[in-house]
Amino acid sequence: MRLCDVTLREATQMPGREYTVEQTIAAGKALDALSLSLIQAGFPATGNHDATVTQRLAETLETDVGAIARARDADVDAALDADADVIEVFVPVSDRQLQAVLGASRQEAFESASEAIDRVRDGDARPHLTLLDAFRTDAGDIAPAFDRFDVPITLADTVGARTPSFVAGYLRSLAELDVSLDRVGVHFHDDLGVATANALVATRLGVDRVDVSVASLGERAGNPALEEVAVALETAGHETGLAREQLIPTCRTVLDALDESVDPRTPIIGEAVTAHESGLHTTAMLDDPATFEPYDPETFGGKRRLLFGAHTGRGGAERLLEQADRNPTEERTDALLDRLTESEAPVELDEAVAMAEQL
Ligand SMILES: CC(=O)SCCNC(=O)CCNC(=O)[C@H](O)C(C)(C)COP(=O)(O)OP(=O)(O)OC[C@H]1O[C@@H](n2cnc3c(N)ncnc32)[C@H](O)[C@@H]1OP(=O)(O)O
Ligand SMILES: O=C(O)CCC(=O)C(=O)O
Repeated sequence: MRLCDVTLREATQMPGREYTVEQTIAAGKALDALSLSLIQAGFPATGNHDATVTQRLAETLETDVGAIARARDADVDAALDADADVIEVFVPVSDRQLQAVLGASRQEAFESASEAIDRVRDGDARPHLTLLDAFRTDAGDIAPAFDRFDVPITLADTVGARTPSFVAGYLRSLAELDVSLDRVGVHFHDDLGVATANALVATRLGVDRVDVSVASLGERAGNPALEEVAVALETAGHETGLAREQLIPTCRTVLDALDESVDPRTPIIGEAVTAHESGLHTTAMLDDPATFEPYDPETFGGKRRLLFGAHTGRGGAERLLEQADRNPTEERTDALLDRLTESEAPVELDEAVAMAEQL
């Protein structure tokens, strides 16, 4: 299973974003530390920003760099000029998008895609094909693309309309039509808040590639969060090939580079999500952190924070005294609890042990 990052291109599409070339390149360089399968750098036909970013990242990064292109000569040429390793040609396939976006039939869209793919090959780049709005298109109309095109094909839920049960049923229908799911990539959007769940269900059914984005940065509600998909897969025992211990620091570096921020309670990368203060939890976690956490944050480059204050219980105070080599008598335990309650804000483990040492 391969993770393909779409942060740079998707984030650039968010309303009002005008990242500088240097900002986007800094984010791309940070992503290189993760050993992803592909970093989609941009859409070079849109102009100087994406063309320059793609070119500079393609010449610098270890990871393969991708660029997207409409099924048009000029778009493919812009991506070739930017030296992208992989060019992802995209065409709409749903009846609605064929009519409103392309004004063409599905057959005509596939003809254009075929010509664009040949042009990519002639230009010595590797072609991929993305079928826009595929999940709102009958599986029977999608399956023939897998016979026709000998390239990796990504199916997009472009408007984020689908939920996990639908995605599972859809992929099973394709498999029944003899599509080998190990050729399929998936691209979801989070409009219904289930993009990560959709990505996970697709991996369970055996797809080859999942598009992900740091902190879900992307069009509208964004894409499956890189960090959520990666941690969910890795903790379930799936190999993603990712440099796991780089995950959280890299996501934060990318956000800093793009001057983006996330709520502290954002899963995996939010500052608050690995902090614990509840007395019942911290007492048990002093013995076994896994009692109240789903994964060890350090595995992914994060840090667990046990905090002590007004919510600390007797058991926690006793353990702190033991860690401070103090006999946890009732009197000492009461005294430590008083001090913790009086402190202005919850204190870190080191500080709580230091308090216990003074008793
Ligand atoms: C689903 C996705 O997220 S795809 C990525 C979306 N990203 C963006 O739109 C990036 C920002 N966009 C832009 O800068 C501009 O819209 C551009 C440069 C991409 C295109 O600009 P323009 O060509 O001037 O106009 P516009 O945006 O209206 O594009 C419509 C044209 O694209 C064509 N088109 C749209 N999709 C495709 C496609 N997949 N393959 C071939 N042609 C396509 C339409 O048929 C239409 O052609 P026409 O002008 O000959 O009628
Ligand atoms: O990755 C691509 O080629 C574009 C697909 C996309 O962004 C979408 O369909 O939402």
